[in-house]
Amino acid sequence: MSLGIDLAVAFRGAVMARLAATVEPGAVLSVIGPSGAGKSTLLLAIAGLLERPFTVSGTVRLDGEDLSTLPPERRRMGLMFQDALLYPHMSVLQNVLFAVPRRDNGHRLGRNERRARAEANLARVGMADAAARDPDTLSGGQKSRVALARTLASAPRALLLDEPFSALDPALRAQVRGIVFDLARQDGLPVVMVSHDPADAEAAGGEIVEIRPCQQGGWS
Ligand SMILES: Nc1ncnc2c1ncn2[C@@H]1O[C@H](COP(=O)(O)OP(=O)(O)OP(=O)(O)O)[C@@H](O)[C@H]1O
Repeated sequence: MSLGIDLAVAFRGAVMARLAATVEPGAVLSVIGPSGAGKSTLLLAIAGLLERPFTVSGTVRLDGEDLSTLPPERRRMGLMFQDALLYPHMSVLQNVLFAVPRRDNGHRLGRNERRARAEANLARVGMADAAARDPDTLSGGQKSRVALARTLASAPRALLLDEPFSALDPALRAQVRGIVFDLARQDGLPVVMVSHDPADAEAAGGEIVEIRPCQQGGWS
């Protein structure tokens, strides 16, 4: 799937951020820029999650199909944030299983099939042995890997990453980042990554776009 983005986001009618880029399957578009420039807002716009007082114009295309009128759940974008946002009352496996869709290409997935998908994705991130653990007992890097397994298990068509590695120390950051990029490549998923760390963009090896505020003095 290639992801074509040509978007402008307005805040109370005034355009605050724009992004135009094409991301090929497995490639990473790095989005950088000053704090408050609108990077996170643009990611939410791609996912279809921006609400009033923001308005979004333009298109988001996956292999040419325009998603811009679809609700978020039908766009099927895999989002990852700095916080792994795991449910504390569920085991690691249950967290991943929760994300596995109930249907695939019109065919209903049974309980065992869904569980197998969750386990396979935990194995891909090297966390199969932690299936029964409580998320609160995991390290930061392990939580990030489970969050990645959960995102991949949701059968996304692209990945949108908002500072997903910034809570990790540099060595761990490089490790988790490597896993994310490798698996995105394996699955042919285009990736849009917002990051403050030049090392992230360098490791991504793809196009780098700098977002600049369209107005001076903030938006509120
Ligand atoms: N719900 C909201 N209502 C009003 N203003 C908002 C809202 N959400 C974000 N903003 C404003 O929109 C602008 C862009 O915010 P955004 O979080 O997209 O920036 P960013 O580039 O991701 O910044 P950072 O690098 O600090 O995370 C900021 O000025 C912010 O204050």
